[in-house]
Amino acid sequence: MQMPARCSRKTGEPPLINGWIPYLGKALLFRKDAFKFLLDQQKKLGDIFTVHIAGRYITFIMDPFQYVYVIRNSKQLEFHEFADKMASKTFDYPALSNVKFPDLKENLHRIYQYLQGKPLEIISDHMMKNLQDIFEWKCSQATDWETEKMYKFCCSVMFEASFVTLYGRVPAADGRKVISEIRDKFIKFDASFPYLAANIPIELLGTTKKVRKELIHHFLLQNMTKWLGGSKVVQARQDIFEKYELLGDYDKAAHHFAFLWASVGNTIPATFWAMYYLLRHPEALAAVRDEIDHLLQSTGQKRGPTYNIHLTREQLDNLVYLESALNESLRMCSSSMNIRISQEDFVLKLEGDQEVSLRKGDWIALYPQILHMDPEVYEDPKEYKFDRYIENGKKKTTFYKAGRKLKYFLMPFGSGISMCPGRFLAMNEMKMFLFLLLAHFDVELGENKAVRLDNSRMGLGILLPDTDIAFRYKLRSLRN
Ligand code: HEM
Repeated sequence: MQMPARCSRKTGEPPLINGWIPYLGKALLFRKDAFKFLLDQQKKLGDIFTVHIAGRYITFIMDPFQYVYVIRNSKQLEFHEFADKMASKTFDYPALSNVKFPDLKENLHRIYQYLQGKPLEIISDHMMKNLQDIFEWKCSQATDWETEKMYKFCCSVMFEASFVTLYGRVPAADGRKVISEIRDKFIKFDASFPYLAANIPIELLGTTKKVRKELIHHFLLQNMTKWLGGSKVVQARQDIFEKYELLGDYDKAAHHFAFLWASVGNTIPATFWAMYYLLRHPEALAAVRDEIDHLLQSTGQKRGPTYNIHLTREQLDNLVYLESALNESLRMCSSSMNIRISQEDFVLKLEGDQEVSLRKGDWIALYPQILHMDPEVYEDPKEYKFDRYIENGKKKTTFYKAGRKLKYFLMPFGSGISMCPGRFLAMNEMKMFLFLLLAHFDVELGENKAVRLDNSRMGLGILLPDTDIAFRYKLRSLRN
């Protein structure tokens, strides 16, 4: 729903920033560098303001102490309607209308239980096994120094391992090739993702429409039934779709494709950044490798391509240096905007008797990247400090701003009702990837160039690197 232009403010409404171009408002400036744009507005107008962006009125809440009032108000501030609309258009399935598909949304949400608790342990074990298979193959190739591009490497390993874990192994003789073809199409589609999210018609995006159709076709039931050993979560989604007669075969396949995107679209770049920052910081690399070697030794496990490494949930959880290094890279590369939509005209009560008047259809946005880069919360926020999330050898979970303890200090996975259901699996997957990489290989950068964040998907999740970078790896001697 697009809002008519607003000529006047009502009492209690925050300051409004209107662009001089009708309809577009401040869209161009926001798209160019949302982070800088928001900081500039905050300096001028304070912690709450409304921006007219491409026909929408978005009220930004910049003060992290106010986040909780937005996050816990899931009754008047809705999320799913917006997300479903965007996802159905991007991934080409029919909107999740409750009239046409009663309870489909709720049913799909219920099965996120397969990404938590005991089922999480099972799926994480499968992921570890699949990662090891790929690393074993990499090991056989890397008896001497082997050079590869880092993003390409992370993408190929994480895509294949995630695909096999979630959807199963493609049993044909050329099974790996089939997965790498899907991956290559996925990369092409993903490059257009920010444009699709910005509502640019897919017809204007070159071959994207064709690539998306081909990708979706891979997930037709007749193909998926051939894949072996997939996950419970995907099987449960399949079972649910079968109950809806009005969902066509293509629609179901499109849903599976959307889930694939959710499961790797952020994980791949996040894995890249975690690896990149570790290799850029030898002291971080040494500390994390020490922790890994120590865990292997203390559990009597050998490293080397032919040994199976098993990590329990507790062991993964207790890798505090690895986790801190991972969190630190997530802090630096994540940029997801948390959006809610006002369901009615109402006054949102905030801390300290503050209130904001909102109109039905207004968007409310939290932009945690500002918090992640706030020098009052994180000293030298542009610097990578691998042990930022460690205190006295344990996980550090208390962060302060202006002397007050923050409830929210790291939000790469969103918040409240829109929080990522795959967050525990994602953390495990990235830890396991780094664990195996450092257990098996000596690794170093192969080029001396700075890789920066590509800002074109600001607000949409993990930012991609602006360029790829070479790195070298070689099988570690079993003695050191
Ligand atoms: C580093 C990795 C990941 C990051 C940073 C991430 C981040 C996010 C964020 C921020 C959202 C909310 C989007 C919004 O507010 O519009 C989200 C949603 C979602 N994520 Fe993740 N995610 C990651 C990995 C995963 C994995 C591994 C899975 C599944 C295996 C997954 C499944 C999903 C799904 C299904 C949703 C949509 C939830 C819904 O229906 O409301 N994610 N993710």
